Amino acid sequence: MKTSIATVSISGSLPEKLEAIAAAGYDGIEIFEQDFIAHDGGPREVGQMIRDHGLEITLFQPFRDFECLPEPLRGKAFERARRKFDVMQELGVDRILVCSSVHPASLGGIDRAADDLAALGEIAAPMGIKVGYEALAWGRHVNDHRDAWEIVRRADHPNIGLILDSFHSLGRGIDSESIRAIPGDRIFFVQLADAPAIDMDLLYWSRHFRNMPGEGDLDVRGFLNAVMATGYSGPLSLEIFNDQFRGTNPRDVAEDGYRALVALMDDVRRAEPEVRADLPRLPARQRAEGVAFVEFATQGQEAATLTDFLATLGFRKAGRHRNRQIDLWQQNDVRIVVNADPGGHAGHAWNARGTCICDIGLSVASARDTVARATALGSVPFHQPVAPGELDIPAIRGLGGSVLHFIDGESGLDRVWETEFLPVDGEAQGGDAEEGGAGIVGIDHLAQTMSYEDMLSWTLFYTALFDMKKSPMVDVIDPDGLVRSQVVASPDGALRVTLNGAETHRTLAGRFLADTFGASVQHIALASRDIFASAAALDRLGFAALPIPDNYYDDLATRFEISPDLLERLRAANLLYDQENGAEFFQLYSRAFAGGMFFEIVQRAPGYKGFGGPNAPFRIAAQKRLARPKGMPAR
Ligand SMILES: O=C(O)c1ccc(O)c(O)c1
Ligand SMILES: [Mg+2]
Repeated sequence: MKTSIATVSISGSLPEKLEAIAAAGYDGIEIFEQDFIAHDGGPREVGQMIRDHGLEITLFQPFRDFECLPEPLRGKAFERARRKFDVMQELGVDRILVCSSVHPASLGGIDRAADDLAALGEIAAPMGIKVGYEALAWGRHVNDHRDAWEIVRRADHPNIGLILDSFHSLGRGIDSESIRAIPGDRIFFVQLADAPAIDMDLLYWSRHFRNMPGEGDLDVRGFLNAVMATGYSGPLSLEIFNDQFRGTNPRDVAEDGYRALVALMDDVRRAEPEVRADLPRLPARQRAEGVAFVEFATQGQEAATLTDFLATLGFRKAGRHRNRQIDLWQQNDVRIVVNADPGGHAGHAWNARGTCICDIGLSVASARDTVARATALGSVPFHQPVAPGELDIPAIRGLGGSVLHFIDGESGLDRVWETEFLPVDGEAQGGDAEEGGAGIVGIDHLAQTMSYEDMLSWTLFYTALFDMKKSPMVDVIDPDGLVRSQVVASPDGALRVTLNGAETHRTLAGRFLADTFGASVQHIALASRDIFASAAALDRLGFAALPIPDNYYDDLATRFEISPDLLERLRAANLLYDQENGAEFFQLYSRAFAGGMFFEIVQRAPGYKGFGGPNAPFRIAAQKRLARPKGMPAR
């Protein structure tokens, strides 16, 4: 099936839009009339420019306020249509969208609308033009695709068909199953859009808040399942009116849309295996099995300070890379790669941003399938030269210059540590508190910071590639502004990522973004099975916990049934505490290092699903009191 996007969905001049749409991989565009009118060049030239980008014009739109008008308005509407048809012929597009009328003079009446459309079909037919009728959710008389279909059915003209737009149907809560009764060849075009669940006026919601399928809360998948069941085989086109998208980089928005569209088509192929549609075949969403490693880019003195810091967390140097200046720091199965190699990706990352997390390794069932799916969704594979004896670990570029590597057991990639790293003599490798570690047994979650504008992109990135679900967005109160936070997690919790979107530079997250020049992991939450034992071990190791004020503990006693003994132990160790239905969660924070990164150590009871959100304002305030954005915490 052809992929398409309406020019209204992205920002820029028409040539900029075409460039971005073509680069993202779409087959065609819906040309929004305004984009054509605003361009300085005639219809023939515009048509040629579009085709020169390798794009087809799938639709010309919108044609408004056509049906059910009394004379003389009716005659004028037909005259307008004739002119548009002429323009369409010059552009080289054979399909036009007529949206249901909002004209105050519109008389309504299903048969009147059908007669008008049939008469329009007579004008369109000799020109080879097909007219599709769309019910706007706020149409004056027609605002439901079932009524639009009845009009098209009664018009009974081969050049008149139906246009479905997921926003108008789902936004009104119309059951998608009603689509299954419509003959596929009577559907002339299908537009797809999602939207966040916000209770507001339909027109305003549609014109400002639509987003890419999967980015919002509408059941676009259920809608498209029903469409595909009809036998429809025309283009699938994104029509996204969104204020934010109109103001950001057109390439990024076009790429997100392509990712969303391909993932959606894949979902439909899997959900409706009986439907023999021409849908792309790609490996299924991958099960993320956990974080295999986190890699820091660092150099010189910063590297030494970082590794000193890791030592206070109970990590030990466990290996040194055969060929490069890369060390492996380990505690039980938690691996932190400290990459001080001046060349390659890490070197570039360090040059651009200073000490930062430049790479994340994820454990997956099949690394090859993960890269194949990511590539089909528009991601770019990542390669670095591989020296003899090194493994070529499959990788992709994530968003914002990040890199993700994928490790699986299937192809022996999980042997990378023994293969590429030499053990470090004389260093203990134990991770238990008794053995000199701090009882860190895993990575509970990664917290990525980005600008608020990029949050939808990241959520989509994770949920389209992996079997991961997003949870509702929550507000985190920073003393100097708001940070929005959303979790994406695999169903079994093997991989959890919190995405924090900063709106100003004054928040802790915003300052990190500004200081490190872009989105990346700002903190790593390490898992302990016994946080009190870990806290004691960390203390012995010289770890400096983030001090939490007494007021916090006094308040805690009023919020939870908590024994005085436990309260005192929390206070003594600077632990934060939360509960969900009796399931407990403990948190211990490090101080910030290297431009605002930090570690968190948590103990999570199995029933606890959250991330200590209620504690975030106190943690942030404490961090800000100590803020030393450059350099390491005092020991
Ligand atoms: O908001 C509008 O006017 C509008 C126009 C054309 C469409 O296809 C649509 O879905 C909405
Ligand atoms: Mg539409």
